[in-house]
Amino acid sequence: MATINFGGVEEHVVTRDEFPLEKARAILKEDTIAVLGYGVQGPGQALNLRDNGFRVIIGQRRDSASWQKAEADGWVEGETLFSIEEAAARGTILANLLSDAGQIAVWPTLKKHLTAGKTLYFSHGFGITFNDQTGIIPPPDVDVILVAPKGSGTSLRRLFVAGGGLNSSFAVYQDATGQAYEKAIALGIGVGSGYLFETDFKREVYSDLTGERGVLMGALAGIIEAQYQVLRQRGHSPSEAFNETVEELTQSLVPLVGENGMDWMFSNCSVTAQRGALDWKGRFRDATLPVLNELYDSVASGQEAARTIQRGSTPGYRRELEAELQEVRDSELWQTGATVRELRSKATKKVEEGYALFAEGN
Ligand SMILES: NC(=O)C1=CN([C@@H]2O[C@H](COP(=O)(O)OP(=O)(O)OC[C@H]3O[C@@H](n4cnc5c(N)ncnc54)[C@H](O)[C@@H]3O)[C@@H](O)[C@H]2O)C=CC1
Ligand SMILES: CC(=O)[C@](C)(O)C(=O)O
Ligand SMILES: [Mg+2]
Ligand SMILES: [Mg+2]
Repeated sequence: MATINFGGVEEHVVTRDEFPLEKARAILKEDTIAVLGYGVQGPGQALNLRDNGFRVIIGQRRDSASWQKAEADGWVEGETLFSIEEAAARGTILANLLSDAGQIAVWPTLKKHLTAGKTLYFSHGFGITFNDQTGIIPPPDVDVILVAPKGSGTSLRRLFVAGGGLNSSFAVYQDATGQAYEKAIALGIGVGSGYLFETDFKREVYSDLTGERGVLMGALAGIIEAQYQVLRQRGHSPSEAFNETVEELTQSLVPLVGENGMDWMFSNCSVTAQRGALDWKGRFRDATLPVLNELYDSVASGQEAARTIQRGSTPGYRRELEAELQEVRDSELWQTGATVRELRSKATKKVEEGYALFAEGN
């Protein structure tokens, strides 16, 4: 394992070079990986594992949209696609990729099939860290490990198909066989991770819940709404407010941050923009610090977990969630977004047509 210096702090990182796919396959050659749940992470991880040559089966509720999706992806009922219980019985590695609330309901069934020497795998520290609320307490004679891709299952699959990898964190909670560590890494490589960063279950779930509620999703959505509202109330048109809040962010500036850092994005903008952004960033940092600290406290106290479980276990919750998303989709802000995206794809087509004409020598 490589020790890499991150901004002055040393951390352990596993790379695909030092832990190649052949090694991962050799470690898991006797195993059947049962991917339980075929929502977002399930398909990404299961398809990558299958394409990487591992023995994979799916466990999913019948008569669900996810079951149909699994069939469409080439999993075959009775061969590689089973009920959750059947897959749990057949698998030696049980990859618990049900929703975090769903994991509670299914736990008694899973527990029955966690016989000595099997491996229980998660992609989130949630169930174990908050086990006072989830009741997920594994028997002592199984390995309990985690590989958490740091991004959507959709991106995990897309990057894999494109030949790349998404970074993941990994952790061992319980090592009953003495092989938990290398199994975790082998699975991390198998699901298509680029680099694997070592963590523990608690740090994974605390940082994950904070990140998604904060900058990655909650804060991003909130600050976008706020700026759009200000621009609209001050008389700007929807397209102008949207372009200056979202379109330029996603199409131009954030990709530059990803490529070479914040200072590089800044230095590719005007001096005027740089002056203003440097002057204002402290204000935004200070305004959001108390909210982010409140958020972290709410994660660490288990309050966020309680809400996730309480809402997630309510019958009809998916429909409520979809209604909330529909409200976002229907807002002027995101309706404007839909129109801007349509224009964008028309513009791309025009450019492509132009290239095609050019290539034909017309
Ligand atoms: N969505 C993502 O890309 C990421 C998810 N994770 C973690 O991976 C795990 C899986 O997350 P997602 O794929 O988003 O899950 P999801 O919310 O898409 O649900 C997965 C599956 O669980 C099944 N399910 C839910 N409740 C059930 C119940 N009571 N009985 C039987 N089946 C039930 C659903 O049919 C669905 O196929 C979670 O621990 C999540 O925190 C980690 C990284 C990213
Ligand atoms: C995609 C991801 O990593 C999240 C945002 O943490 C999640 O879906 O839970
Ligand atoms: Mg995450
Ligand atoms: Mg998450």
